[in-house]
Amino acid sequence: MRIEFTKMHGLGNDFVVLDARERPLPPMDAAFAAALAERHTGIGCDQLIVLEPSELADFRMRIFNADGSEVEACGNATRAVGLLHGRPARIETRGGLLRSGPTEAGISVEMGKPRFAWDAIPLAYAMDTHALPVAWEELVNPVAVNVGNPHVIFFVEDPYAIDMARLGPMIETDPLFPERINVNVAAVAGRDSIVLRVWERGAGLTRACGTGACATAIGAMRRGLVDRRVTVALPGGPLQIEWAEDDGIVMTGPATEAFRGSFDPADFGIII
Ligand SMILES: N[C@H](CCC[C@H](N)C(=O)O)C(=O)O
Repeated sequence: MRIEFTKMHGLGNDFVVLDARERPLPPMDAAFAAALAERHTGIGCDQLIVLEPSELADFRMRIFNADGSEVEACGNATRAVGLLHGRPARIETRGGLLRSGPTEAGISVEMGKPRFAWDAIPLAYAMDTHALPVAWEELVNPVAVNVGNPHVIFFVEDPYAIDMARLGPMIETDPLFPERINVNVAAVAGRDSIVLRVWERGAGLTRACGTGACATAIGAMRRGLVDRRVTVALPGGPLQIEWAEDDGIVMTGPATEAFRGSFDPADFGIII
């Protein structure tokens, strides 16, 4: 049996997309996802995305990180599946109901409302999420926000001077974060401009992180550092983030279909 896939990316954050909306796929589990994410297979991805029928929306999007963990949200993939759908879409995710639609500036996604309560991040104990009284070496007093998935944001002089390969996993897996955390280091470059790098929970350093851009923009807005509409410059390129008057977050940016193919699950040691 061969399974068809579409390889896509959002500013270099890449995905293998399996479409099970018309026909069922073998049961998706962490092992399947982690096997497919391996780069040496010639496919490889930061996240595996599975589209399934939904009772609540046009379709359901399941998100598996490269380590196999299934998570609530993925901003760049939401734009990618919006591109694949080819028209405005309501998308059911573990993090809530999202809307995506093509615009002249790329694919726009309504990412829902941010949550700031310590137990909504979640943190292991009560803290002021506006400025956590914690530090990991030179990374101090971050903001924490949940934008469907959990993020911690450190504002620094130069994000590219931070040793993310060492500090990223240390913070991602700290017991303060019972569901682990996505780690963002950002510099404010103007009232409408942020520079950002992200160590992603379950995927490591990626070229771009849509939910990281949303979380960082909201964190900076909460601190009064930027206006309610900003451009976030990630290593793979820019995203536009707006915190709308109704408290919803709107992210706009590109999505790209790279190629289509098929694979035999047995080639990945997946016995069906
Ligand atoms: N690593 C994230 C999921 C993917 C987020 C990122 N790829 C995006 O575009 O938002 C998490 O475990 O919550």
